[in-house]
Amino acid sequence: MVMLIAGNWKMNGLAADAAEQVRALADGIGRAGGAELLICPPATLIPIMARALEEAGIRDRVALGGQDCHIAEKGAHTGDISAWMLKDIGCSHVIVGHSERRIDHGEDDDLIRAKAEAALEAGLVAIVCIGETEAQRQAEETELVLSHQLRGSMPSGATRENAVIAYEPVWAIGTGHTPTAEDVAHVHRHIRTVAEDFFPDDLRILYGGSVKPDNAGALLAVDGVDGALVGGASLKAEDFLAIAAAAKV
Ligand SMILES: O=C[C@H](O)COP(=O)(O)O
Repeated sequence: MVMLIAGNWKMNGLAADAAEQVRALADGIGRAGGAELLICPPATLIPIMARALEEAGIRDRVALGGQDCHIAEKGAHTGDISAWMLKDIGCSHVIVGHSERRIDHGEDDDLIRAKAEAALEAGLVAIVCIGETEAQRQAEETELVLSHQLRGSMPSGATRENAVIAYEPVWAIGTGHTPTAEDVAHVHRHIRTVAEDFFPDDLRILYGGSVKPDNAGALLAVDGVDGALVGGASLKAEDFLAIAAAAKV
């Protein structure tokens, strides 16, 4: 199974940064091995990145994705972007339900599911994020929370081709803390068991939360981990490629 290494730039990057990162990606792309690469930059940079990747001759090597989408195709929704618009500018994927959206924008499972279903309808792969908070972990509610989020936010009709689950413990995001390999294996097994209950396909499950070049090998080697969703370390092409180099093939 080819691993997916996805970079989420979050609200970072100007046009000059995009150009610089694409140059660095093109220079080092050979180091990425066989991993499937995806970058989800801010929406403002997607067309710029698409053009730069094309010019650098690596557009077929690096897929582009959005970080969120609206549930509707179009309409009076100031400030929003639809899955169809992302598709139109060259995206193949979109992240939905990231904990920063759940927290900053009060997004709940129903809304995330609707967004994921809009993504599928538009022909995008939906990367659906789930993860427990520190308080939930301390209360030993991780499995319960993840089961609930999975059942509530996964799109109906999810298949291996159109949907990916990203497990991101909220307490591990941007903190430098990661779960142990044993914990990651345990949680991914739990997620897979729950997902198998309602989806016929064996869905890809990414791990996200403080993935860096120095821990990527250990995290990606964990049984049941099919790739990574990388935040901070994806902002530097060298680090992103080093993480991809650690992926199992
Ligand atoms: O979407 C990415 C995650 O939130 C992980 O972010 P991080 O790698 O900066 O911890």
